[in-house]
Amino acid sequence: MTLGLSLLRALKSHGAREIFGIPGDFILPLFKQIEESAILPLITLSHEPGLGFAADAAARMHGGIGVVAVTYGAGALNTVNAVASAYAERVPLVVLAGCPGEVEAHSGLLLHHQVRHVDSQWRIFGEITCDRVRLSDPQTAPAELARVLRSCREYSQPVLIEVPRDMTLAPMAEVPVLPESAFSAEAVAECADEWMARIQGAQRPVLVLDVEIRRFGIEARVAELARRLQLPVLTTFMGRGLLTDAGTGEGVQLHGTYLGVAGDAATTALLDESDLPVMLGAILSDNNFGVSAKQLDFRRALIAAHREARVGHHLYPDIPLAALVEALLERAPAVPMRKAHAPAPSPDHPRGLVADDTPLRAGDLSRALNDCIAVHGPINVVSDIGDCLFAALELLPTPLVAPGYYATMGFGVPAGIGAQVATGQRCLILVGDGAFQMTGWELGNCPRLGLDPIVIVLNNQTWEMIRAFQTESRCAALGDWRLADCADALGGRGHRVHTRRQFKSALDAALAERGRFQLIELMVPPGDSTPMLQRFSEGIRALRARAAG
Ligand SMILES: Cc1ncc(Cc2csc(CCOP(=O)(O)OP(=O)(O)O)c2C)c(N)n1
Repeated sequence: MTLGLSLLRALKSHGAREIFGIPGDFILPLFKQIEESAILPLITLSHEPGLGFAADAAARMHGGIGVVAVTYGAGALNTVNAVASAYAERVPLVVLAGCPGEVEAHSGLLLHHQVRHVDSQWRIFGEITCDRVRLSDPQTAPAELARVLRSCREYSQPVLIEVPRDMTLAPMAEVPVLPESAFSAEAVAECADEWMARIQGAQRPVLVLDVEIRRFGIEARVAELARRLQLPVLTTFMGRGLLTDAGTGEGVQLHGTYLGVAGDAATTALLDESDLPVMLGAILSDNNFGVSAKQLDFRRALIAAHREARVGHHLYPDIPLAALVEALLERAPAVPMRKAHAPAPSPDHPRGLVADDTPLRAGDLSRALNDCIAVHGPINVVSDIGDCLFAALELLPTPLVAPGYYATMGFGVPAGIGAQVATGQRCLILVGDGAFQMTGWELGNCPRLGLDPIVIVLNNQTWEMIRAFQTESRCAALGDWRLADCADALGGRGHRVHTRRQFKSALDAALAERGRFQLIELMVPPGDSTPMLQRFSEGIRALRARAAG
């Protein structure tokens, strides 16, 4: 078997379902094997950042690993921001990057696409991957590949696989799937004993859930633990939508998303007033916890994430999250440990858009979509950064994919393409006009790929998030790009709407038509923003003013 075929078989056996790619001469031999073998479907897009976002969303949606295939230098370095986002947001992503062969790498010539050094690509990716390998020796490559692909799964973060173009056809053995990395069951047991003792002794414990419980496929087991411990449950900003898949959250005291000063007061108090936050899979980021009026003291919390667990100042290294959850379940009482907490308040999900001739406001977006979800049921939502993400936080329970922590623009449209490729289900993409200008043009690939997402562009003609935090900035003004007019040229259908009636009618028409993407351009006045963003920005400004004394 060739190295290329063995690599493709290994990707599939480790959970890859597809490859998003743009070729170049350094990786053309591998593209030939991808296309001829059909081991994994190849989806090409128009710009490498879009490949990364599409593969990221595909991994989040199907629970396997995402794969991008790009050429050396110009191609691979174009994915850096998307790979960094996947690293920060704990997404298992494989970057297959071409690189020079042995002879040309030592030719003494500066190679096209080369940067400072022929190894610059390798060095740059060292900062945004948890492991990497260059397949320059077919004898050692199978074991190295097995190690790197296991790292990708176990750390749920990106890895780099460099494929020298003179190696693709070299004979190479099959790549084994290694057993899970060894860890100390004794350390897990000791940690679980200490956690349970703290939980049983606490007055106001609260369970805080974040993305890693989805990345490691343990939402159902965590829900069981929440039921058995009868703890109130919060999700973080990034963890929005956890435990909302059908039936998972049954009997769980799910109190919504922690948004600090921008959130529901009772929900915020559950964490701010807790004497024991129990944080599973939590990324301690500012977006998740920076909006707290109380300086959260994480030393009084129990925190398990990124294969380690903390109890106060104790750190247990190499503790897989799934193993800790199982150990806690073994120690949790078979019946609920505590009396059921006060019923969860129904978090604020605005509904009941009156379809009249009132001019549209940003706050109408979540209202209209909740009316939709209430009638048609949950739909996969993919959101970009911007006010659209704050609208997404007000939606009724529905699957949501967004870069809530790394917070890069440009994610929405390509990620929505990746989500529909991964699931076969139409998705709803929420994006601002600024972020659409970056990667929205990937929609032009939808007719060729047979995809038909519904894209809602919140067109406030500004970088509103920038203006909300620095109102005097005039650079935030973008002008009106009339994006709906571009939709037809790209093979979709455009709707430019100014009133609630027009929005409702466009949404109904978009839902009714399959087979081509729909682009609904919501025209809202510059300076308008959702109530959630207003609360968030006011809260941040107040906290900064307080910190400045
Ligand atoms: C790749 C990248 N470059 C800049 C920025 C910084 C930023 C965060 S939010 C924002 C404005 C977004 O404008 P848009 O029109 O899309 O949405 P809205 O705010 O609702 O009007 C910027 C420039 C980020 N996060 N990522």
